[in-house]
Amino acid sequence: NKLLKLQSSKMNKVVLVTGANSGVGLALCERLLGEDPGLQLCLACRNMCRAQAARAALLASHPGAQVGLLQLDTSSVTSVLNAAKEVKLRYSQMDYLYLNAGIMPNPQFDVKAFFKGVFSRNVVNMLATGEGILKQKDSITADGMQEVFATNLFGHFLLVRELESLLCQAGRTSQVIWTSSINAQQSAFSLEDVQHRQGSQPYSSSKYATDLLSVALNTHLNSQGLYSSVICPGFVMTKLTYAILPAFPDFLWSLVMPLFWFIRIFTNTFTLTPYNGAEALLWLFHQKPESLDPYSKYHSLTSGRGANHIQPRKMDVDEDLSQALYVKLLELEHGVRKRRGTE
Ligand SMILES: NC(=O)C1=CN([C@@H]2O[C@H](COP(=O)(O)OP(=O)(O)OC[C@H]3O[C@@H](n4cnc5c(N)ncnc54)[C@H](OP(=O)(O)O)[C@@H]3O)[C@@H](O)[C@H]2O)C=CC1
Ligand SMILES: CC(C)CCC[C@@H](C)[C@H]1CC[C@H]2C3=C(CC[C@]12C)[C@@]1(C)CCC(=O)C[C@@H]1CC3
Repeated sequence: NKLLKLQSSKMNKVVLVTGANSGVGLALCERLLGEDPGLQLCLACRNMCRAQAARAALLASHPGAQVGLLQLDTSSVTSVLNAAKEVKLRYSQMDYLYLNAGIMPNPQFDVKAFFKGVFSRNVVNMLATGEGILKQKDSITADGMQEVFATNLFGHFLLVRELESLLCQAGRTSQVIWTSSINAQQSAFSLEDVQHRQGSQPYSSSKYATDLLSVALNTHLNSQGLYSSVICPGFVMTKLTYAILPAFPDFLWSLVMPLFWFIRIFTNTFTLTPYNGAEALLWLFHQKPESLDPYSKYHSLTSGRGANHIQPRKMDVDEDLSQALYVKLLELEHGVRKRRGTE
């Protein structure tokens, strides 16, 4: 292990990506290796078969690349703690931590609200954000948490806390990059119910909490070299979005695609492919973290002609609320550790 650590400290950047085996996460890995074949990439995935398949695909296009696998289920406290322990054994630094894993379970598409929206002035906003047309049915994890909150937010928060010693090192900077969403909604989030036990929009709530948490991490850890940013990949066709209309057979999706390309002329947020969706994640890889605005969300956008670009948009986030959420998450972490007898 000492030798491994010595090797990792000898420069090549260390990049860990959660949810790296499919969709936007996998596309990011492909693009990262395309730009810097020397980096040490760690695919953190819950399913090792899918992780191995992703690794094989990456190695097929980038033979000789250093691609490691890590078992990580962000919805499980035990899994996060074990994974963090393993990371600390393998690496002596962490340059980029991409917190990308996410779920939108049992999505319910409100067809009536959708058609009402289509014939209203709000049509472009509705298509860009999915606001008002989606609900989800959440469940409870083995740790007794709401699954969406645990997967999208808390597991990642715990990972950052566990990896602070690698992320915050004297004389270096590191970047924590969250895949948030344009679907993050303040109206879905409540400080009294951070896990969203009561409502029917756990996804929007978890993504809004992500935006808040990123701001708080900057407040607390910039002085130690850790910089946090959030991105939105746009509307991308992935496992997550195909599940919204599962009754749609494949051929129907192909018929709808020209409609989506048409809509893209009016809202550049229809990035549609994981490659396009990963644009903002890749752009952040090249930025000096000190130059980034902690209150901006970096959006991947694709023009009607198919050209990619990124756009920073100010987030609707209040510093006090972000601090209050941070305190709640620390309390929750404290409770979790106490129950496990590790504090
Ligand atoms: N697609 C879109 O339009 C948008 C997506 N996003 C966000 O982008 C991110 C990536 O999603 P996307 O690529 O679209 O969808 P995918 O379903 O293709 O990718 C999600 C990834 O997260 C992994 N994952 C899910 N649950 C867990 C868990 N408990 N532990 C570890 N990994 C887990 C999945 O693993 P597995 O294969 O095992 O399920 C998969 O690798 C998500 O955070 C999503 O919220 C944001 C805005 C729009
Ligand atoms: C003709 C119909 C088949 C068109 C249906 C379109 C909707 C399914 C989509 C329009 C905007 C999409 C969208 C998302 C999901 C799918 C849509 C509602 C997200 C909410 C997915 C997850 C995100 O994080 C943001 C996306 C915004 C846009």
